[in-house]
Amino acid sequence: MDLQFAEKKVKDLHNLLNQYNYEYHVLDQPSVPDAEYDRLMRDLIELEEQFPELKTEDSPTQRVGGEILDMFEKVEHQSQMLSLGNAFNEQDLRDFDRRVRQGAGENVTYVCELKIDGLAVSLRYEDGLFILGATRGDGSIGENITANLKTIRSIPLRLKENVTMEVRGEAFMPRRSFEKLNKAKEENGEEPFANPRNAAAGSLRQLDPRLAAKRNMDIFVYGIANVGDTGIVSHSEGLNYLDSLGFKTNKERKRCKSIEEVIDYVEGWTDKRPNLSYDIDGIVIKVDSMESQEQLGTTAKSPRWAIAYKFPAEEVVTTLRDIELSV
Ligand SMILES: CC(C)(C)c1nc(N2CCN(c3ncccn3)CC2)c2cc(C(N)=O)c(N)nc2n1
Repeated sequence: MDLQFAEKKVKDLHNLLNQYNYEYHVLDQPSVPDAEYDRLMRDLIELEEQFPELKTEDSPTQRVGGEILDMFEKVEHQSQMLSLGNAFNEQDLRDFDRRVRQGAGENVTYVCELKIDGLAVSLRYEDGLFILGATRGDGSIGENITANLKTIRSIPLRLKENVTMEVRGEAFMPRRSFEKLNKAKEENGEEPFANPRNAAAGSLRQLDPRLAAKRNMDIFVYGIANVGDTGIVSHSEGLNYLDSLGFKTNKERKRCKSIEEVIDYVEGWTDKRPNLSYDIDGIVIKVDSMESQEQLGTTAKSPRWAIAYKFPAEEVVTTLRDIELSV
């Protein structure tokens, strides 16, 4: 096979493997059996061995790669990753709504999102290529965990448009992966993780990407850091745009025309949490209009146009026996 034909074959395989990966891990609707995906991957690996000059950084074969690091480099976020103020009850939500309407006018629409209990990360893309992934850190400086984030199959290595942008999301470990991981740890006499959030944090901090790859993590992206450059006028439009680029966003989000609707949404999810395949620790409520967000602005730490409603911590029922064992 000559180089020119091989180049076309490699390009076709990239497109097919990216599409099948997207269908499986983002849409959860695979259109081909795993065996077909594996066969195409083997073809691409062979071609890259035969023609090393055709192996590119964004190749589907490069998800689990890179050397074992001895530490993580520090990364400065292009724009600060803000914190979120908390609401603990209905009155807190009504107070938030009153402040929003005082600052941005009566006619406000909110977007409610499940608050995924993982860890916040930042993903930087240049000309459509995933080039840098970092932990939130202290909001300004995080750690470069690009190699580990590349192992999360729902993170596109190349976007459907060649845009340059930074997106924010919550990386998490699905409950099933968490239970499987802890079972293996206990069988090896190792200390299990306390919860999926700690398991995700521990997995993303692996210095060997091959170990991170085995942890079956996932991500929901929830915002565009430099949204001002995109001409997008609302948060919900921004999330739909992220969907169109190939990102995985959480589909349970809902636009609410009043705080009453927000309260109904919050109450609805309080009981439905166990039905989810991942942990959530609350609901994030955001003003939808970007113009209103700008009018409201931010404090030094967090936006005035968003708040996190936190579910009451699960009361742990401690039996007498547990107390006896703990003394
Ligand atoms: C962009 C804003 C600030 C509005 C924002 N900030 C978030 N977070 C900030 C605080 N974060 C944080 N993390 C650690 C320590 C302090 N703050 C963790 C992310 C969001 C987290 C989620 C989620 N988890 O599902 C979400 N759907 N939307 C978010 N939106």
